[in-house]
Amino acid sequence: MEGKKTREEVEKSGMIDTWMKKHRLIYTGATKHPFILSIRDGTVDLEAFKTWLGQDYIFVRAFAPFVATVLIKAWKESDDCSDMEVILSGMASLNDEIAWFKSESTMWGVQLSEVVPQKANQDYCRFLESLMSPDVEYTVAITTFWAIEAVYQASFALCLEDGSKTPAELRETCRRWGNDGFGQYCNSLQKIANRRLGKTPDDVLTKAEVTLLRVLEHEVEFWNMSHGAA
Ligand SMILES: Cc1ncc(CO)c(N)n1
Repeated sequence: MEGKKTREEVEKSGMIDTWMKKHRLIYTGATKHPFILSIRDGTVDLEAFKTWLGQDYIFVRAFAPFVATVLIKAWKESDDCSDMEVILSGMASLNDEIAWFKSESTMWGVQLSEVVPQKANQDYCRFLESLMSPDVEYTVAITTFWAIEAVYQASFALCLEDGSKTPAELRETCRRWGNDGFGQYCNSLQKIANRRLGKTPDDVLTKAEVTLLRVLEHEVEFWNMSHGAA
């Protein structure tokens, strides 16, 4: 029998869940990357962690303007005014995050002003920039935003699970994205994305799915900078 769900069936369960099942392998590749697993089992190379720290600071500086464009799209296009509040809370946590990167890097002896973005980071930032265009639909942008946050939430939450051997000096980093509050915030983003995807034309739906896959690929490449393929 045909295993494909009708559009109507998918809308009930939520498009994101459907896509997560369909793209399970690449999602797992992004959320259970060897770098994350090395944090979780305590074998992480601290030089690799410092590389990630410096590179992620550069990424977050590009991510904030992307989120600003999502906020603008929500203001213009959303059918629900609470969307804006969720996005704005995300921007506020990015503000904290940037301050955290600065103090954390001082602690680790990483000079942020001297960090040179690696190719995977440049590619990811360029991809984000392409999504800042007003031509990109709100539905595509909010789905992208959710995916970017959700990968970090799932990855770092894994390092906090019972039985994980995450080194003490990395637990705060893991809590930053792996804490329950951040999990709830990701759920709020997922709910918005599902609501929008449930009533979007097929061509936009396809664009959102393709963009989601690109995010997952970029996340894998991003982790690879610190661990694995050079
Ligand atoms: C590469 C990357 N993806 C996602 C997040 C989540 O904020 C981040 N800080 N960095």
